[in-house]
Amino acid sequence: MVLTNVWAMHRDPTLWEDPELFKPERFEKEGEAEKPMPFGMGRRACPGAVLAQRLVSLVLATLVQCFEWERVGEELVDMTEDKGATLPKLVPLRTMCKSRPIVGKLI
Ligand code: HEM
Repeated sequence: MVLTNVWAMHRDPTLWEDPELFKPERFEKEGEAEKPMPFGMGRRACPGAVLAQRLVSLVLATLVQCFEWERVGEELVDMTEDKGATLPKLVPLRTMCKSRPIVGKLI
């Protein structure tokens, strides 16, 4: 069995500028969006990748469209990672959300 260290590849400073920083705009550059491998590669790559990408976009867009989000305190969200295969946050995210008026028209 061959295991690749995708965690390290996604943080390789020879491949990424400021690899530790959250910079989603990096993927606006041509070719950058093809570099990450969240679903593996080859014959055993995730068969649910297309469904997952559609769902993640849909769920995230729905949460932004339907709710107003605020931090509980003044401090910025702590993005430090805990250990584990699914990259959990070390400090759980606590937020307040309020449904937007549009939600009343949908339900
Ligand atoms: C954001 C969501 C998801 C992520 C990040 C993800 C990621 C992965 C990764 C990294 C693998 C291992 C690939 C490898 O061995 O190289 C995998 C395998 C697999 N995934 Fe996903 N996956 C996601 C969602 C889904 C969904 C929605 C389904 C099904 C509807 C699914 C079904 C599977 C199956 C069946 C395998 C095993 C494939 C095999 O071993 O041949 N995954 N996934």
